[in-house]
Amino acid sequence: MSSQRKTRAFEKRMSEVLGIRPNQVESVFRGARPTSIRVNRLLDEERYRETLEFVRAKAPGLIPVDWCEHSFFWPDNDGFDEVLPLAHEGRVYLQNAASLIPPVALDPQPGDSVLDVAAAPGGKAFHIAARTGNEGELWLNDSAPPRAAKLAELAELYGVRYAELTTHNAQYIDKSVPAERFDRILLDVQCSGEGRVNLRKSDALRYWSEERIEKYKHLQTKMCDAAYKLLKPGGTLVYSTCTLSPEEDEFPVHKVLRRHADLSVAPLGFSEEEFLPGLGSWRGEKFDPGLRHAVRVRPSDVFEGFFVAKLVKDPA
Ligand SMILES: C[S@@+](CC[C@H](N)C(=O)[O-])C[C@H]1O[C@@H](n2cnc3c(N)ncnc32)[C@H](O)[C@@H]1O
Repeated sequence: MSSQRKTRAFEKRMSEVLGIRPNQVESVFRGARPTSIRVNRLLDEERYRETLEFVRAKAPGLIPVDWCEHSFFWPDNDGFDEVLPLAHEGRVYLQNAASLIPPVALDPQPGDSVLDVAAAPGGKAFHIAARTGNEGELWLNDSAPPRAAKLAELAELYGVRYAELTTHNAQYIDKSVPAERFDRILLDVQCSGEGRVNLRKSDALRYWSEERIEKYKHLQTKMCDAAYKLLKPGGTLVYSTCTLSPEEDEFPVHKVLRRHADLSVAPLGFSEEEFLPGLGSWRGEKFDPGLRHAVRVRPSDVFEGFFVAKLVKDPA
């Protein structure tokens, strides 16, 4: 497909998904979203305080994220060069604010057994560890061995304790890990990455295609099913992507809800003006009504595009 036709197909799709006109799509996908800062709560008290004071002094534009402790929106990334070295020391984690949502939605508690199915490079797993103060059983998995090795290195840097680090394929993980093993599972899957597209770049859609979306859709559906099996009754499963196509977002969740009557979608319990409800249908396919509680994050000056669904399994 020529690059012009591809751009038109992307604009048409995104205008339908986000409910905007095709000629508005370019201004939404103009890229260069700022990073946010999460100060690492696994540091000892003194180092935590020092780090907090340092970032507040160097980056006066910080705005606390009211639904995520120890974290700040950083609209202009002022003082970035001075704060960056702290990331290399494991004192702060820098990522787009959308990535803060899944660990907060998962709400891990001290003592929980938690599985992060696609964990590398580790931003969300380290956030989970910080939220429990390392007082849980954290199992990390990522099917790419070099990425898993990097994850182990970064876990050490950020002071994260984990029980296991495995490289299972998420779609078959239920064949290797016991059923109903975890209180909480994060499934932050590989996806087509539409939420990060920057249409100002000439090659922005080089890897994007409707065929690719279709391929991911089937893989992600299998992953959801496998993760469901590992979840204890009463447990929580958070499914997230950094993409916006309903095939990769609502569809896998809809399928797993259809197959398992003891699973439902719970509201996140926090919101921002960019958070849109999950779609009720897409191109002729009707979705489970519970998907209105899922959240699609509209790309903005603060957030990259993202999708999160919080699923809870009925108690036994
Ligand atoms: C979106 S990234 C995860 C980001 C990570 N959760 C974080 O916050 O840093 C997706 C990850 O899935 C891994 N992956 C890809 N296919 C997989 C599969 N079939 N099973 C398990 N992991 C997979 C990739 O290696 C990649 O690290």
